Amino acid sequence: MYYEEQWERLNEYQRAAVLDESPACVVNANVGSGKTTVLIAKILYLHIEKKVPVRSMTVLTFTNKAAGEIRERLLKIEPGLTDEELAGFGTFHSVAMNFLRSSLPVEKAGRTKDFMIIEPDEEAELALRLAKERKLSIKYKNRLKKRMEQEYAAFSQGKGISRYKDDLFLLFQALQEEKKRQNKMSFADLIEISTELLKEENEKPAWIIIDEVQDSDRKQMDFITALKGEQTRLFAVGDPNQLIYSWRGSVETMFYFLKHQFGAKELSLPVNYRSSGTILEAAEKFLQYGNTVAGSREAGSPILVRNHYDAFQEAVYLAQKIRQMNEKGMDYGEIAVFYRLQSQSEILENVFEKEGIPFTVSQRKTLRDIPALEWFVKVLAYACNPEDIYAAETVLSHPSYGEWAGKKGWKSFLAEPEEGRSRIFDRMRGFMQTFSEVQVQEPEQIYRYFLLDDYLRPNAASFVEDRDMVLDFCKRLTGYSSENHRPFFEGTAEFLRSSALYGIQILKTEENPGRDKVRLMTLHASKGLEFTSVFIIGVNDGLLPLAGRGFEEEEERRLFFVGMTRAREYLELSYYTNPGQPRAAGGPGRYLKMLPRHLLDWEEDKTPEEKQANLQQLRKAVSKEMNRVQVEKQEVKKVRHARYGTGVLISENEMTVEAEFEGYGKKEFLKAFGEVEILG
Ligand SMILES: Nc1ncnc2c1ncn2[C@@H]1O[C@H](COP(=O)(O)OP(=O)(O)OP(=O)(O)O)[C@@H](O)[C@H]1O
Repeated sequence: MYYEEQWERLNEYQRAAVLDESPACVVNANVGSGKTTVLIAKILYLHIEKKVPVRSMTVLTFTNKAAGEIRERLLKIEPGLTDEELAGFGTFHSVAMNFLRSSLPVEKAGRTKDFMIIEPDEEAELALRLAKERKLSIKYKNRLKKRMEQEYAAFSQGKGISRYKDDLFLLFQALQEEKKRQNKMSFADLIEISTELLKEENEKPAWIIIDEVQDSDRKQMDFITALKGEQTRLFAVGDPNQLIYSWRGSVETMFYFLKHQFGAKELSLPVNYRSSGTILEAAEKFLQYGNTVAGSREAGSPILVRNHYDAFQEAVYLAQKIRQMNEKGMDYGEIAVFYRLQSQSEILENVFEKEGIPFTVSQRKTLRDIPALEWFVKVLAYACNPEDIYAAETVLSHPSYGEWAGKKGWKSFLAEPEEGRSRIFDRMRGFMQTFSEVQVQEPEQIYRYFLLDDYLRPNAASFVEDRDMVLDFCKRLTGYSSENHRPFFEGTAEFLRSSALYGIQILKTEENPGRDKVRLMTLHASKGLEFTSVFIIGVNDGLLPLAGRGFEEEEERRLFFVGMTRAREYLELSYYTNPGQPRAAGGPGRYLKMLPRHLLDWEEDKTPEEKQANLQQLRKAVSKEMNRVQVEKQEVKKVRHARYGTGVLISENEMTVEAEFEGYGKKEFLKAFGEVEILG
């Protein structure tokens, strides 16, 4: 048994946490001290030893991946466990959704059990349409999504008027009615509605177990409060030093809250088992709670700090170095490169590909990045839910794929649809009847059913790519339905619901991560992982830590801490002379200067002449490469802004978009405000 095998290995603190049965307990754990190890051992201990049924445990994790791992371990021991028994295992959102779909009386919230999820962008779009239709006066429409996020709390607490004294609160009301009418819930609704309904529920779980509790927010704590019965035991683990999502609204005082609200006992996991003594000693400089992390390992090798002229030179160096490491016996999968911004991966990808270094990029591409797929998902959304009239509008009026693109008439058509006027509309209408009883084996059947060869612009240059994307998506749908033994109609509706929640992983590289491939990822994505060797690149002021509106120094430091502590044996940090990023300064960043010198092997420019000679050649290669990338970018990407009109995308990263508009010049926008739309 897993926990029995592990038991011998656990230290006294870990054992105490596994065995603890106090009504509420919060484990304040150091990085790499075995949180995941303890959590899994505890769940198995409770189930096997204490005979706690799986269905009466609610296990809340921060990512679906973590929940997946726990489920997998349980299924190994008990392959017969059903999805229903495991409904309480997952992220807050997915568990709330499972409860709403299975046991909670959603009718009280004006929905039926087969409600759909509305994503934040889609919700903001719907709000804009409603504001227009109902002639509501809304200020700062171009950042409506942000305003809705900021002011919703005041509205739901019953405040009378919005911050800018406009009709925003009327819009909230209209939006709620419309979501009810369309049988949809937003992510926030999932938590809020289930919290309300859980208060009335008599059946309470025996245990609530929460992972990464430092990243939970207040609403999630309300959910826990509603879920917990008098007899329910609560067990939470977290590390305040790894709080990296406070911009999503995590409350720094989560530990205090748990102790105060539930009288939680506090335990600790002090010993780090992951990293070498040197890495831990360096990481300690970035601790914000406590002063030290006790280690269990030897000092190991020093941390290498390396200067590179720029990102291109570094990519060439990394390809060579990583190849050498591999030749000496290290699997590529044991090596990771972390960066602050997604855009930094591009040059690495280019060079690694040329140099034949196998790699995988952890990147979330959303449907919005692939217009053909985004449109097709709307086709399916309306086919599965005829109340979703806005999906039908998009299908018909989409500028690239809609048969009414740029023409009038679709509104009156939708008000009184006539059969025979729109072939795709008829197919969407007939979808339920055609597929409600049958399973579909061939993805092409779905492709043909919706006549997609006609609709995906067969003469466009992107046709083959669009067709392959859509066919691939159809394949996932047919696969999903048959794996879950559902008729195709039901399976598709369910797939759309869950993919709204989990995001559709579009990149094929995601399917097989890490199997002997170097992992390239942002520091945010590195959380919870560990590697033998880690490279953190671009430790330049302005890049790491990132400068700009909305970035908190403390959070940046915690992020750097998370990155460093992923490494077991080897850590290398780099900075650029020429970072080539807006607002980033050349030369070593202040985070490097905070590290104790005796732990570092600092490689300054030791061979200037030789380097200068190399640099000439490299310079040429760099500018050629950069120009190519720049040209490609400009060719493919345009942006739209409500005031400045259509412009050209100059650069884009996780947080900001820079674009140039005729007559207005260069402008920079924070993505969070949703002011600019990037067109395909
Ligand atoms: N008692 C132990 N003895 C030896 N190794 C251990 C022990 N407990 C945990 N480990 C190992 O230490 C590493 C870190 O453990 P784990 O991933 O569970 O930590 P964590 O606290 O979840 O990490 P993080 O803070 O990064 O999320 C893993 O490689 C794990 O196998």
